[in-house]
Amino acid sequence: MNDRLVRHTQKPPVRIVHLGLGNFFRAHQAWYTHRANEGLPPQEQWGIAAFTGRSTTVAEQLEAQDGLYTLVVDGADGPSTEVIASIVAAHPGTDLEAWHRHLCDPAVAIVTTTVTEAGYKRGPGGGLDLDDPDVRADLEEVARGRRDALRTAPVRIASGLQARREAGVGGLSVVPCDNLPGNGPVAREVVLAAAERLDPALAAWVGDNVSFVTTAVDRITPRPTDADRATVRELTGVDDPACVVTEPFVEWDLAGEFVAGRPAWGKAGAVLTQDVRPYETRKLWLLNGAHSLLAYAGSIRGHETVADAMADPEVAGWVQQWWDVAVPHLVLPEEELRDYARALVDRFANPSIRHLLAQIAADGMQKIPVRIVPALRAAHEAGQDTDGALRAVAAWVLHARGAGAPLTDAAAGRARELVEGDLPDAVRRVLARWQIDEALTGRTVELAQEVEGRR
Ligand SMILES: NC(=O)c1ccc[n+]([C@@H]2O[C@H](COP(=O)([O-])OP(=O)(O)OC[C@H]3O[C@@H](n4cnc5c(N)ncnc54)[C@H](O)[C@@H]3O)[C@@H](O)[C@H]2O)c1
Ligand SMILES: O=P(O)(O)OC[C@@H](O)[C@@H](O)[C@H](O)[C@H](O)CO
Repeated sequence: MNDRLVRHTQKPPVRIVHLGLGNFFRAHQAWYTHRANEGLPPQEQWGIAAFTGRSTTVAEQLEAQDGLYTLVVDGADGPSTEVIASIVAAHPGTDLEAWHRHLCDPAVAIVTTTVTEAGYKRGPGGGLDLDDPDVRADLEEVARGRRDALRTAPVRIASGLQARREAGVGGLSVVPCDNLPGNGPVAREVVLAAAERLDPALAAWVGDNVSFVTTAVDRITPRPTDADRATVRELTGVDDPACVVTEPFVEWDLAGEFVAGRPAWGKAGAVLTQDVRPYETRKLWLLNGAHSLLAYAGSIRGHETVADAMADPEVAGWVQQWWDVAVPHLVLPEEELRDYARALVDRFANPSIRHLLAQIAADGMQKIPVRIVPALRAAHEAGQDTDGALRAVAAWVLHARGAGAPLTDAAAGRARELVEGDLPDAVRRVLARWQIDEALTGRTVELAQEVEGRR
Protein backbone atom coordinates (compact mmCIF):
# COMPACT_ATOMS: atom_id res chain seq x y z
CA MET A 1 0.00 0.00 0.00
CA ASN A 2 1.22 3.52 -0.80
CA ASP A 3 1.42 5.29 2.57
CA ARG A 4 2.37 8.72 1.27
CA LEU A 5 -0.67 10.34 2.89
CA VAL A 6 -0.29 8.59 6.25
CA ARG A 7 1.24 10.46 9.18
CA HIS A 8 4.26 8.60 10.60
CA THR A 9 5.18 11.02 13.37
CA GLN A 10 3.27 12.52 16.27
CA LYS A 11 0.97 15.41 15.33
CA PRO A 12 2.10 18.88 16.40
CA PRO A 13 -0.22 20.61 18.91
CA VAL A 14 -2.81 23.04 17.53
CA ARG A 15 -1.33 26.54 17.93
CA ILE A 16 -2.96 28.23 14.93
CA VAL A 17 -6.65 28.35 14.01
CA HIS A 18 -7.44 29.18 10.37
CA LEU A 19 -10.76 30.35 8.93
CA GLY A 20 -11.25 29.86 5.15
CA LEU A 21 -9.77 26.45 4.41
CA GLY A 22 -9.44 26.93 0.65
CA ASN A 23 -6.80 26.43 -2.00
CA PHE A 24 -4.72 29.51 -1.30
CA PHE A 25 -4.33 28.77 2.41
CA ARG A 26 -3.06 25.27 1.57
CA ALA A 27 -0.52 26.67 -0.94
CA HIS A 28 0.61 29.55 1.25
CA GLN A 29 0.18 29.81 5.04
CA ALA A 30 0.05 26.02 5.56
CA TRP A 31 3.14 25.62 3.33
CA TYR A 32 5.09 28.33 5.24
CA THR A 33 4.12 26.71 8.54
CA HIS A 34 5.12 23.26 7.27
CA ARG A 35 8.54 24.61 6.24
CA ALA A 36 8.95 26.47 9.56
CA ASN A 37 8.21 23.19 11.41
CA GLU A 38 10.87 21.23 9.56
CA GLY A 39 13.61 19.92 11.85
CA LEU A 40 11.72 20.68 15.09
CA PRO A 41 10.49 17.98 17.51
CA PRO A 42 6.68 17.56 17.11
CA GLN A 43 5.89 19.25 20.45
CA GLU A 44 7.69 22.42 19.34
CA GLN A 45 6.00 22.53 15.96
CA TRP A 46 2.94 24.61 15.07
CA GLY A 47 -0.15 22.63 14.12
CA ILE A 48 -3.13 24.25 12.42
CA ALA A 49 -6.83 23.59 13.04
CA ALA A 50 -8.45 24.78 9.82
CA PHE A 51 -12.11 25.63 9.22
CA THR A 52 -13.87 25.97 5.88
CA GLY A 53 -16.30 28.85 5.36
CA ARG A 54 -19.32 26.54 5.54
CA SER A 55 -18.98 23.57 3.22
CA THR A 56 -17.91 20.20 4.54
CA THR A 57 -16.09 18.75 1.50
CA VAL A 58 -12.47 19.86 1.97
CA ALA A 59 -12.67 19.27 5.72
CA GLU A 60 -13.89 15.70 5.12
CA GLN A 61 -11.24 15.07 2.45
CA LEU A 62 -8.45 16.26 4.73
CA GLU A 63 -9.71 14.50 7.86
CA ALA A 64 -9.77 11.24 5.86
CA GLN A 65 -6.03 11.61 5.23
CA ASP A 66 -4.99 12.92 8.64
CA GLY A 67 -4.73 16.52 7.40
CA LEU A 68 -2.04 15.58 4.86
CA TYR A 69 -2.26 16.66 1.21
CA THR A 70 -0.08 17.01 -1.86
CA LEU A 71 1.11 20.42 -2.96
CA VAL A 72 2.23 20.50 -6.59
CA VAL A 73 4.56 23.36 -7.49
CA ASP A 74 4.55 23.75 -11.26
CA GLY A 75 6.69 26.15 -13.29
CA ALA A 76 9.39 26.30 -15.93
CA ASP A 77 11.26 23.34 -14.36
CA GLY A 78 8.21 21.09 -14.45
CA PRO A 79 6.11 19.87 -11.52
CA SER A 80 7.41 18.81 -8.12
CA THR A 81 5.30 17.45 -5.26
CA GLU A 82 5.49 17.79 -1.50
CA VAL A 83 3.25 16.38 1.26
CA ILE A 84 2.26 19.21 3.61
CA ALA A 85 1.80 18.18 7.25
CA SER A 86 1.01 21.39 9.17
CA ILE A 87 -2.81 20.95 9.18
CA VAL A 88 -3.62 18.69 12.12
CA ALA A 89 -7.39 19.16 12.27
CA ALA A 90 -9.88 20.15 9.55
CA HIS A 91 -13.43 21.18 10.39
CA PRO A 92 -16.43 22.41 8.43
CA GLY A 93 -17.15 26.05 9.27
CA THR A 94 -20.51 24.94 10.64
CA ASP A 95 -18.74 23.17 13.53
CA LEU A 96 -18.94 26.14 15.91
CA GLU A 97 -18.38 23.86 18.90
CA ALA A 98 -14.89 22.98 17.58
CA TRP A 99 -14.27 26.66 16.70
CA HIS A 100 -14.95 27.82 20.25
CA ARG A 101 -13.08 24.86 21.76
CA HIS A 102 -9.90 25.62 19.81
CA LEU A 103 -10.11 29.32 20.61
CA CYS A 104 -10.27 28.54 24.32
CA ASP A 105 -7.09 26.47 24.10
CA PRO A 106 -4.21 28.33 25.80
CA ALA A 107 -1.78 26.79 23.25
CA VAL A 108 -3.54 28.65 20.41
CA ALA A 109 -1.64 31.87 19.66
CA ILE A 110 -2.79 32.88 16.17
CA VAL A 111 -5.96 33.07 14.08
CA THR A 112 -5.30 33.37 10.32
CA THR A 113 -8.00 34.12 7.75
CA THR A 114 -8.56 33.80 4.00
CA VAL A 115 -12.26 34.57 3.72
CA THR A 116 -12.15 36.67 0.48
CA GLU A 117 -12.42 40.46 0.36
CA ALA A 118 -16.19 40.27 0.77
CA GLY A 119 -15.83 38.06 3.84
CA TYR A 120 -14.89 41.01 6.06
CA LYS A 121 -18.44 42.33 5.61
CA ARG A 122 -17.60 45.99 5.27
CA GLY A 123 -20.25 48.57 4.52
CA PRO A 124 -19.84 51.59 2.23
CA GLY A 125 -17.95 53.51 4.96
CA GLY A 126 -15.46 50.65 5.45
CA GLY A 127 -16.71 49.50 8.89
CA LEU A 128 -18.78 46.41 9.70
CA ASP A 129 -21.92 46.40 7.51
CA LEU A 130 -24.70 46.26 10.06
CA ASP A 131 -27.27 46.16 7.23
CA ASP A 132 -25.82 42.95 5.83
CA PRO A 133 -28.44 40.21 6.39
CA ASP A 134 -25.82 37.65 7.50
CA VAL A 135 -24.26 40.09 9.97
CA ARG A 136 -27.72 40.91 11.33
CA ALA A 137 -28.64 37.24 11.61
CA ASP A 138 -25.37 36.51 13.45
CA LEU A 139 -25.84 39.39 15.87
CA GLU A 140 -29.43 38.32 16.58
CA GLU A 141 -28.16 34.79 17.18
CA VAL A 142 -25.61 35.90 19.77
CA ALA A 143 -28.16 38.26 21.36
CA ARG A 144 -30.29 35.14 21.96
CA GLY A 145 -27.29 33.61 23.72
CA ARG A 146 -26.59 31.15 20.88
CA ARG A 147 -23.21 30.55 19.29
CA ASP A 148 -23.81 27.47 17.18
CA ALA A 149 -25.00 28.85 13.84
CA LEU A 150 -22.76 31.83 13.10
CA ARG A 151 -21.86 32.50 9.46
CA THR A 152 -19.81 35.68 9.15
CA ALA A 153 -16.10 35.92 9.82
CA PRO A 154 -16.23 39.07 12.03
CA VAL A 155 -18.90 37.66 14.36
CA ARG A 156 -17.34 34.19 14.43
CA ILE A 157 -13.99 35.66 15.43
CA ALA A 158 -15.56 37.98 18.01
CA SER A 159 -17.55 35.10 19.47
CA GLY A 160 -14.41 32.91 19.60
CA LEU A 161 -12.58 35.70 21.40
CA GLN A 162 -15.48 36.02 23.83
CA ALA A 163 -15.16 32.32 24.67
CA ARG A 164 -11.41 32.77 25.04
CA ARG A 165 -11.83 35.72 27.38
CA GLU A 166 -14.32 33.73 29.48
CA ALA A 167 -11.80 30.87 29.62
CA GLY A 168 -9.21 33.33 30.97
CA VAL A 169 -6.42 32.13 28.67
CA GLY A 170 -5.05 35.46 27.39
CA GLY A 171 -4.84 37.15 24.05
CA LEU A 172 -3.67 36.09 20.60
CA SER A 173 -2.94 37.59 17.19
CA VAL A 174 -5.28 37.77 14.21
CA VAL A 175 -3.45 37.51 10.86
CA PRO A 176 -5.71 38.24 7.85
CA CYS A 177 -4.28 36.96 4.54
CA ASP A 178 -6.71 38.35 1.97
CA ASN A 179 -5.89 40.73 -0.87
CA LEU A 180 -7.09 43.98 0.58
CA PRO A 181 -5.10 47.03 1.59
CA GLY A 182 -4.39 47.38 5.30
CA ASN A 183 -5.97 43.99 5.99
CA GLY A 184 -4.82 44.17 9.65
CA PRO A 185 -6.67 47.42 10.46
CA VAL A 186 -9.65 46.24 8.38
CA ALA A 187 -9.91 42.99 10.35
CA ARG A 188 -9.45 44.90 13.61
CA GLU A 189 -12.25 47.33 12.80
CA VAL A 190 -14.85 44.70 11.86
CA VAL A 191 -13.97 42.32 14.72
CA LEU A 192 -14.03 45.16 17.27
CA ALA A 193 -17.40 46.35 15.92
CA ALA A 194 -18.81 42.83 16.26
CA ALA A 195 -17.26 42.46 19.75
CA GLU A 196 -18.81 45.79 20.79
CA ARG A 197 -22.25 44.43 19.92
CA LEU A 198 -21.63 41.18 21.75
CA ASP A 199 -20.44 42.98 24.88
CA PRO A 200 -18.68 46.36 25.19
CA ALA A 201 -16.39 44.83 27.83
CA LEU A 202 -15.34 42.24 25.25
CA ALA A 203 -14.40 44.99 22.80
CA ALA A 204 -12.24 46.60 25.48
CA TRP A 205 -10.60 43.22 26.20
CA VAL A 206 -9.92 42.66 22.50
CA GLY A 207 -8.42 46.15 22.26
CA ASP A 208 -6.03 45.33 25.12
CA ASN A 209 -5.20 41.69 24.39
CA VAL A 210 -5.54 40.93 20.70
CA SER A 211 -3.17 42.19 18.00
CA PHE A 212 -4.03 42.44 14.31
CA VAL A 213 -1.13 41.83 11.96
CA THR A 214 -1.07 43.35 8.46
CA THR A 215 0.10 41.13 5.63
CA ALA A 216 0.82 41.14 1.92
CA VAL A 217 0.39 37.67 0.42
CA ASP A 218 1.29 36.32 -3.00
CA ARG A 219 1.14 32.92 -4.73
CA ILE A 220 -1.10 32.32 -7.72
CA THR A 221 -3.20 29.30 -6.81
CA PRO A 222 -6.16 28.36 -8.99
CA ARG A 223 -8.96 25.98 -8.06
CA PRO A 224 -7.63 22.44 -8.74
CA THR A 225 -9.20 20.43 -11.57
CA ASP A 226 -9.75 16.71 -12.21
CA ALA A 227 -6.74 16.91 -14.53
CA ASP A 228 -4.61 18.18 -11.61
CA ARG A 229 -5.76 15.26 -9.48
CA ALA A 230 -4.84 12.87 -12.33
CA THR A 231 -1.40 14.52 -12.56
CA VAL A 232 -0.87 13.93 -8.83
CA ARG A 233 -1.88 10.29 -9.32
CA GLU A 234 0.70 9.95 -12.11
CA LEU A 235 3.46 11.70 -10.18
CA THR A 236 2.95 10.05 -6.79
CA GLY A 237 0.82 6.95 -7.33
CA VAL A 238 -1.73 8.34 -4.85
CA ASP A 239 -5.24 9.63 -5.50
CA ASP A 240 -5.39 12.84 -3.46
CA PRO A 241 -8.74 14.67 -3.66
CA ALA A 242 -7.31 17.46 -1.47
CA CYS A 243 -4.30 18.21 -3.72
CA VAL A 244 -3.48 21.81 -4.70
CA VAL A 245 -1.43 23.11 -7.63
CA THR A 246 0.48 26.35 -7.32
CA GLU A 247 3.32 28.34 -8.90
CA PRO A 248 6.96 28.46 -7.68
CA PHE A 249 6.75 32.17 -6.73
CA VAL A 250 5.72 32.79 -3.13
CA GLU A 251 5.80 35.88 -0.92
CA TRP A 252 4.54 36.80 2.54
CA ASP A 253 5.26 40.14 4.20
CA LEU A 254 3.96 40.66 7.75
CA ALA A 255 3.94 43.73 10.00
CA GLY A 256 2.68 43.79 13.57
CA GLU A 257 3.04 42.27 16.97
CA PHE A 258 2.58 38.57 17.74
CA VAL A 259 1.35 38.72 21.33
CA ALA A 260 1.61 34.96 21.99
CA GLY A 261 4.41 33.97 19.60
CA ARG A 262 4.53 32.69 16.02
CA PRO A 263 6.18 29.99 13.92
CA ALA A 264 9.62 30.74 12.44
CA TRP A 265 7.98 31.65 9.12
CA GLY A 266 11.10 33.66 8.25
CA LYS A 267 12.94 30.32 7.84
CA ALA A 268 10.74 29.70 4.83
CA GLY A 269 11.31 33.18 3.38
CA ALA A 270 8.49 35.22 4.96
CA VAL A 271 9.51 38.83 5.62
CA LEU A 272 8.76 40.26 9.07
CA THR A 273 8.83 44.00 8.57
CA GLN A 274 7.65 47.31 10.03
CA ASP A 275 5.49 48.33 7.07
CA VAL A 276 4.07 46.10 4.36
CA ARG A 277 2.37 48.93 2.47
CA PRO A 278 4.89 49.45 -0.36
CA TYR A 279 4.83 45.69 -1.17
CA GLU A 280 1.13 45.31 -0.59
CA THR A 281 0.25 48.18 -2.94
CA ARG A 282 2.72 47.01 -5.57
CA LYS A 283 1.17 43.54 -5.54
CA LEU A 284 -2.42 44.73 -5.32
CA TRP A 285 -2.11 47.16 -8.22
CA LEU A 286 0.29 45.34 -10.54
CA LEU A 287 -0.80 41.73 -10.00
CA ASN A 288 -4.37 41.87 -8.75
CA GLY A 289 -5.24 44.98 -10.80
CA ALA A 290 -3.97 43.25 -13.95
CA HIS A 291 -5.88 40.10 -12.96
CA SER A 292 -9.11 42.10 -12.65
CA LEU A 293 -8.53 43.77 -16.03
CA LEU A 294 -7.89 40.34 -17.58
CA ALA A 295 -10.93 38.86 -15.86
CA TYR A 296 -13.33 41.42 -17.37
CA ALA A 297 -11.73 42.49 -20.68
CA GLY A 298 -10.23 39.04 -21.35
CA SER A 299 -13.46 37.14 -20.73
CA ILE A 300 -15.40 39.60 -22.92
CA ARG A 301 -12.88 38.74 -25.67
CA GLY A 302 -13.82 35.08 -25.23
CA HIS A 303 -10.84 33.89 -23.18
CA GLU A 304 -11.20 31.40 -20.34
CA THR A 305 -7.94 31.57 -18.39
CA VAL A 306 -5.28 34.14 -17.48
CA ALA A 307 -2.73 32.36 -19.70
CA ASP A 308 -5.18 32.36 -22.69
CA ALA A 309 -5.89 36.08 -22.27
CA MET A 310 -2.17 36.93 -21.97
CA ALA A 311 -1.53 35.05 -25.23
CA ASP A 312 -3.84 37.57 -26.97
CA PRO A 313 -1.46 40.41 -27.96
CA GLU A 314 -4.17 43.04 -27.72
CA VAL A 315 -5.13 42.04 -24.17
CA ALA A 316 -1.45 41.73 -23.17
CA GLY A 317 -1.01 45.30 -24.50
CA TRP A 318 -3.90 46.50 -22.31
CA VAL A 319 -2.17 44.97 -19.29
CA GLN A 320 1.07 46.84 -20.15
CA GLN A 321 -0.95 50.04 -20.51
CA TRP A 322 -2.44 49.48 -17.03
CA TRP A 323 1.07 49.01 -15.58
CA ASP A 324 2.16 52.25 -17.28
CA VAL A 325 -0.62 54.08 -15.44
CA ALA A 326 0.11 52.42 -12.08
CA VAL A 327 3.94 52.30 -11.86
CA PRO A 328 4.60 56.06 -11.52
CA HIS A 329 2.29 56.17 -8.47
CA LEU A 330 3.96 53.38 -6.49
CA VAL A 331 6.69 54.23 -3.99
CA LEU A 332 9.25 51.49 -4.74
CA PRO A 333 12.08 52.21 -7.22
CA GLU A 334 10.83 52.19 -10.82
CA GLU A 335 13.38 49.59 -11.98
CA GLU A 336 12.26 47.19 -9.22
CA LEU A 337 8.63 47.71 -10.23
CA ARG A 338 9.37 47.12 -13.91
CA ASP A 339 11.23 43.88 -12.96
CA TYR A 340 8.20 42.79 -10.93
CA ALA A 341 5.91 43.50 -13.90
CA ARG A 342 8.22 41.64 -16.30
CA ALA A 343 8.18 38.63 -13.96
CA LEU A 344 4.38 38.84 -13.87
CA VAL A 345 4.23 38.38 -17.64
CA ASP A 346 5.89 34.96 -17.17
CA ARG A 347 3.82 34.10 -14.09
CA PHE A 348 0.58 34.92 -15.94
CA ALA A 349 1.69 32.92 -18.99
CA ASN A 350 2.54 29.77 -16.92
CA PRO A 351 0.60 27.10 -18.88
CA SER A 352 0.50 24.75 -15.86
CA ILE A 353 -1.61 27.21 -13.85
CA ARG A 354 -5.15 27.12 -15.27
CA HIS A 355 -6.45 30.20 -13.50
CA LEU A 356 -10.05 30.79 -14.57
CA LEU A 357 -10.99 34.39 -15.37
CA ALA A 358 -14.49 33.68 -14.05
CA GLN A 359 -13.00 32.91 -10.60
CA ILE A 360 -11.00 36.15 -10.51
CA ALA A 361 -13.98 38.17 -11.79
CA ALA A 362 -15.95 37.61 -8.57
CA ASP A 363 -16.65 40.57 -6.25
CA GLY A 364 -15.46 43.37 -8.56
CA MET A 365 -17.53 45.85 -6.53
CA GLN A 366 -15.06 45.35 -3.69
CA LYS A 367 -11.92 44.88 -5.79
CA ILE A 368 -11.93 47.63 -8.47
CA PRO A 369 -12.06 50.48 -5.92
CA VAL A 370 -8.89 49.26 -4.17
CA ARG A 371 -6.79 47.88 -7.03
CA ILE A 372 -7.58 50.18 -9.99
CA VAL A 373 -9.23 53.39 -8.82
CA PRO A 374 -6.44 54.82 -6.58
CA ALA A 375 -3.89 54.71 -9.45
CA LEU A 376 -6.51 56.03 -11.87
CA ARG A 377 -7.24 59.03 -9.67
CA ALA A 378 -3.53 59.71 -9.04
CA ALA A 379 -2.75 59.61 -12.78
CA HIS A 380 -5.71 61.85 -13.62
CA GLU A 381 -4.72 64.39 -10.96
CA ALA A 382 -1.17 64.39 -12.37
CA GLY A 383 -2.58 65.09 -15.84
CA GLN A 384 -1.34 61.72 -17.14
CA ASP A 385 -2.94 59.27 -19.54
CA THR A 386 -5.50 57.13 -17.70
CA ASP A 387 -6.66 54.81 -20.51
CA GLY A 388 -4.96 51.73 -19.03
CA ALA A 389 -6.98 52.09 -15.82
CA LEU A 390 -10.20 53.41 -17.35
CA ARG A 391 -10.35 50.35 -19.62
CA ALA A 392 -10.58 48.11 -16.53
CA VAL A 393 -13.49 50.19 -15.20
CA ALA A 394 -15.13 50.14 -18.66
CA ALA A 395 -14.72 46.37 -18.92
CA TRP A 396 -16.21 45.90 -15.43
CA VAL A 397 -19.25 47.99 -16.46
CA LEU A 398 -19.76 45.69 -19.47
CA HIS A 399 -19.28 42.63 -17.26
CA ALA A 400 -21.86 43.88 -14.76
CA ARG A 401 -24.22 44.43 -17.75
CA GLY A 402 -23.87 40.76 -18.64
CA ALA A 403 -20.82 40.52 -20.93
CA GLY A 404 -17.98 38.03 -20.44
CA ALA A 405 -17.63 36.10 -17.18
CA PRO A 406 -20.89 35.76 -15.23
CA LEU A 407 -21.49 38.37 -12.53
CA THR A 408 -20.80 36.85 -9.09
CA ASP A 409 -20.62 39.54 -6.46
CA ALA A 410 -21.57 39.86 -2.81
CA ALA A 411 -23.07 43.22 -3.94
CA ALA A 412 -24.53 41.91 -7.24
CA GLY A 413 -27.87 43.68 -6.71
CA ARG A 414 -26.22 47.07 -6.26
CA ALA A 415 -23.91 46.41 -9.22
CA ARG A 416 -26.87 45.68 -11.53
CA GLU A 417 -28.68 48.84 -10.39
CA LEU A 418 -25.59 50.92 -11.10
CA VAL A 419 -25.14 49.70 -14.67
CA GLU A 420 -28.72 49.54 -15.94
CA GLY A 421 -29.96 51.71 -18.84
CA ASP A 422 -27.90 53.48 -21.48
CA LEU A 423 -24.16 52.82 -21.42
CA PRO A 424 -23.18 56.50 -20.85
CA ASP A 425 -25.62 56.73 -17.92
CA ALA A 426 -24.28 53.50 -16.48
CA VAL A 427 -20.69 54.72 -16.80
CA ARG A 428 -21.59 58.07 -15.21
CA ARG A 429 -23.15 56.34 -12.18
CA VAL A 430 -20.18 54.01 -11.76
CA LEU A 431 -17.65 56.86 -11.96
CA ALA A 432 -19.68 58.83 -9.40
CA ARG A 433 -19.84 55.86 -7.04
CA TRP A 434 -16.07 55.36 -7.23
CA GLN A 435 -15.38 59.11 -7.04
CA ILE A 436 -13.74 59.29 -10.45
CA ASP A 437 -13.95 62.63 -12.29
CA GLU A 438 -17.12 62.57 -14.39
CA ALA A 439 -15.20 64.40 -17.14
CA LEU A 440 -13.79 60.92 -17.92
CA THR A 441 -17.25 59.56 -18.82
CA GLY A 442 -16.90 60.02 -22.58
CA ARG A 443 -13.50 58.33 -22.74
CA THR A 444 -14.69 55.44 -20.56
CA VAL A 445 -17.65 54.89 -22.89
CA GLU A 446 -15.29 54.85 -25.90
CA LEU A 447 -13.04 52.30 -24.20
CA ALA A 448 -16.08 50.16 -23.30
CA GLN A 449 -17.18 50.26 -26.93
CA GLU A 450 -13.67 49.33 -28.00
CA VAL A 451 -13.55 46.32 -25.65
CA GLU A 452 -17.11 45.30 -26.56
CA GLY A 453 -16.73 45.91 -30.27
CA ARG A 454 -13.93 43.41 -30.42
CA ARG A 455 -15.79 40.71 -28.54
N1 LIG B 1 -5.93 31.89 -4.85
C1 LIG B 1 -4.95 32.78 -4.89
O1 LIG B 1 -4.13 32.79 -5.81
C2 LIG B 1 -4.80 33.80 -3.80
C3 LIG B 1 -3.58 34.46 -3.66
C4 LIG B 1 -3.47 35.49 -2.71
C5 LIG B 1 -4.52 35.77 -1.88
N2 LIG B 1 -5.67 35.07 -2.01
C6 LIG B 1 -6.76 35.43 -1.09
O2 LIG B 1 -7.37 34.26 -0.59
C7 LIG B 1 -8.77 34.33 -0.79
C8 LIG B 1 -9.30 32.93 -0.97
O3 LIG B 1 -8.77 32.38 -2.15
P1 LIG B 1 -8.81 30.81 -2.41
O4 LIG B 1 -8.17 30.60 -3.73
O5 LIG B 1 -8.31 30.07 -1.25
O6 LIG B 1 -10.37 30.58 -2.54
P2 LIG B 1 -11.18 29.25 -2.17
O7 LIG B 1 -12.50 29.41 -2.81
O8 LIG B 1 -10.37 28.04 -2.48
O9 LIG B 1 -11.33 29.30 -0.58
C9 LIG B 1 -11.96 30.31 0.08
C10 LIG B 1 -12.31 29.85 1.48
O10 LIG B 1 -12.91 30.94 2.16
C11 LIG B 1 -14.18 30.57 2.62
N3 LIG B 1 -15.06 31.73 2.54
C12 LIG B 1 -15.52 32.32 1.43
N4 LIG B 1 -16.32 33.35 1.76
C13 LIG B 1 -16.33 33.38 3.12
C14 LIG B 1 -16.98 34.20 4.06
N5 LIG B 1 -17.80 35.17 3.66
N6 LIG B 1 -16.78 33.96 5.37
C15 LIG B 1 -15.98 32.95 5.76
N7 LIG B 1 -15.34 32.14 4.92
C16 LIG B 1 -15.53 32.35 3.62
C17 LIG B 1 -14.62 29.44 1.72
O11 LIG B 1 -15.61 28.64 2.31
C18 LIG B 1 -13.31 28.71 1.54
O12 LIG B 1 -13.06 27.90 2.66
C19 LIG B 1 -8.94 35.25 -2.00
O13 LIG B 1 -10.19 35.86 -1.99
C20 LIG B 1 -7.80 36.24 -1.81
O14 LIG B 1 -8.21 37.30 -0.97
C21 LIG B 1 -5.85 34.10 -2.94
O1 LIG C 1 -10.20 37.02 -5.59
P1 LIG C 1 -8.98 37.83 -5.83
O2 LIG C 1 -9.04 38.64 -7.11
O3 LIG C 1 -8.47 38.57 -4.65
O4 LIG C 1 -7.94 36.74 -6.14
C1 LIG C 1 -7.88 36.14 -7.42
C2 LIG C 1 -6.47 36.28 -7.96
O5 LIG C 1 -6.23 37.56 -8.50
C3 LIG C 1 -5.53 36.11 -6.84
O6 LIG C 1 -5.87 34.93 -6.23
C4 LIG C 1 -4.09 36.04 -7.26
O7 LIG C 1 -3.86 34.82 -7.90
C5 LIG C 1 -3.24 36.14 -6.04
O8 LIG C 1 -3.50 37.32 -5.36
C6 LIG C 1 -1.79 35.95 -6.33
O9 LIG C 1 -1.08 36.07 -5.16
